[in-house]
Amino acid sequence: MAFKKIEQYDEKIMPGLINHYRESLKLLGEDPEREGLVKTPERVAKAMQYMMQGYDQDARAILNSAKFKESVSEMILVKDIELYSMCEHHMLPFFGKAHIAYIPNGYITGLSKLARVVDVYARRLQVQERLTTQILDVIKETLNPLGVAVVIEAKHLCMMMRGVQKQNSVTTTSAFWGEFEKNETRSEFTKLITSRLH
Ligand SMILES: Nc1nc2c(ncn2[C@@H]2O[C@H](COP(=O)(O)OP(=O)(O)OP(=O)(O)O)[C@@H](O)[C@H]2O)c(=O)[nH]1
Ligand SMILES: [Zn+2]
Repeated sequence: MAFKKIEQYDEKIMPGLINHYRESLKLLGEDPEREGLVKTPERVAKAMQYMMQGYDQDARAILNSAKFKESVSEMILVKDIELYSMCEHHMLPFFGKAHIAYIPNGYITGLSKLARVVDVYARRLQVQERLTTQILDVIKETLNPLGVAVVIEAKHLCMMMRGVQKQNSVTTTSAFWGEFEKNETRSEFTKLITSRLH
C-alpha cells in the first residue's frame, strides 16, 4: 500500500515520541500537565509522523501505477504544485511550489502521480536541493523519457522566524536532464512556468 492513512500511526513508536515531547515541554519551561498541553505531546507525535510519512512510500511504484503507453512527443508540464517539507537542519517547514516537466519517450504517467511524487519526497527531512533532484531522478528512471525538468520555489521558516529573519527571500532550485539541457527546450519550459496563462 503506497499511502499511509492519516489515522494510521505506528503504535510501537508513539509512547517513545509522546514521552520525548512531554520531556521537551518541561525542558522548555512549560507545564505538560496544564489543560491546554495535556494532549499536545500526542498531537505533535502524530503531526511529526504525518510529516515524515514519505519514508514509507515508494515514488517509483506510484509512477508505475499509472504508466501508459502513448506516443506523445511534446513537453508535459505540471506547474504550481504546492509543497510543504521540513528542513533537516532546524526541523522547521519550508513551503512553496514545484514545477515538473518531462518529454515522453513511449510512456506517460498520470498527472496526479507527479504531484504525489512531490509529496513522497517532501514528507521527509530535506534540503531543497535534494528534494529537487530526487523528483527528477525517479521520473527519469521510471518513465525513461527524453528529458525531465524540475524547479522548486520555496520559503524557509528557519530563515524567517529565526536566524537571519528575512521575510521575503525565496529560494529557487532546479534540475534539468536530457532534452532540457538544451537551451531551447529549457527556455520554453521557463517561459511556460513564468506565464500567467492558466
Ligand atoms: N542548502 C540548503 N540550506 C538550507 C536549507 N534549509 C536550511 N538551510 C540552511 O542550513 C544552514 C545551517 O547552517 P548552520 O550555521 O549550521 O545553522 P544555524 O547556526 O542555525 O544558521 P542560521 O540559520 O544562519 O542561524 C543555514 O544556512 C540554513 O539557512 C536547504 O533546503 N538547503
Ligand atoms: Zn533550516
